[in-house]
Amino acid sequence: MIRPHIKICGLKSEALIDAVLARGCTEIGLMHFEPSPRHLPIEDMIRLRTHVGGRASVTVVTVDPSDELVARIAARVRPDTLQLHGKESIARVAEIAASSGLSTMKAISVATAGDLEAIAPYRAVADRILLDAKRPKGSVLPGGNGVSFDWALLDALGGDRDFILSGGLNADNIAEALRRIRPRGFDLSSGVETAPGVKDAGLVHRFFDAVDAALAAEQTDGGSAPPSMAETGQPDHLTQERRSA
Ligand SMILES: O=C(O)c1ccccc1N[C@@H]1O[C@H](COP(=O)(O)O)[C@@H](O)[C@H]1O
Repeated sequence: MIRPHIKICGLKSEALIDAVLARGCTEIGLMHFEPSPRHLPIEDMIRLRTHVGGRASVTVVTVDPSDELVARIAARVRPDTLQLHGKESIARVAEIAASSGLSTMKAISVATAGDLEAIAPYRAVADRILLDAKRPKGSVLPGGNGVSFDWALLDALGGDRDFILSGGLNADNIAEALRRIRPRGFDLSSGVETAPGVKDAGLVHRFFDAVDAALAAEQTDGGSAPPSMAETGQPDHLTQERRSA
């Protein structure tokens, strides 16, 4: 059975990286944004990126990064993807992609159907689109808040599922997300934490148990598994081509 593409974000230790990879995580997210409880300095990201090696793709999450930071991450951490989770304009995403030579994933905050109109123009410049909930009032973080947006809004996209779904995913709602949305991939952080920034192996197992159960139920029901990247014509996590600068 084909498993969905799953990115776990905000991992800070070798042990937890090994735990999520053993359960089928296909993309590791390392956070570089100082206000975040998941923030990692460059040296730590280099160590963890080396630890992952070729076992999964590695994404560094940034918020409105400077040219200097983009260059430092590209040269020293050498991730597969740079996630842009701030207010980066379309032109800025194009500039970062060209200067870094990295694949880019642009996060779009969703609260209304109108927010989805940003998908098309950003697709022209970013390799992947990630849909996340808008930050709750009072939060200093543009992501990683453990809140979902109303998935019914996605009906406006018709059959378009070429995005990474994120925002408040956890063991209790992943089955519904698999069944109802079936996107190109999933991304979660808070859903496998006991407190902001504190990942928990038990919650990781609970999450992947829920994924496994949902996939098994689909097979029993005669349904089909969520599409793989190969089926959707999108690059696989291990074969993503780097954009040439
Ligand atoms: O996780 C963070 O601290 C963070 C900070 C700033 C920007 C993005 C951040 N995380 C991203 O948020 C989403 C969803 O997280 P959650 O599952 O709702 O906690 C995910 O894409 C993370 O990469």
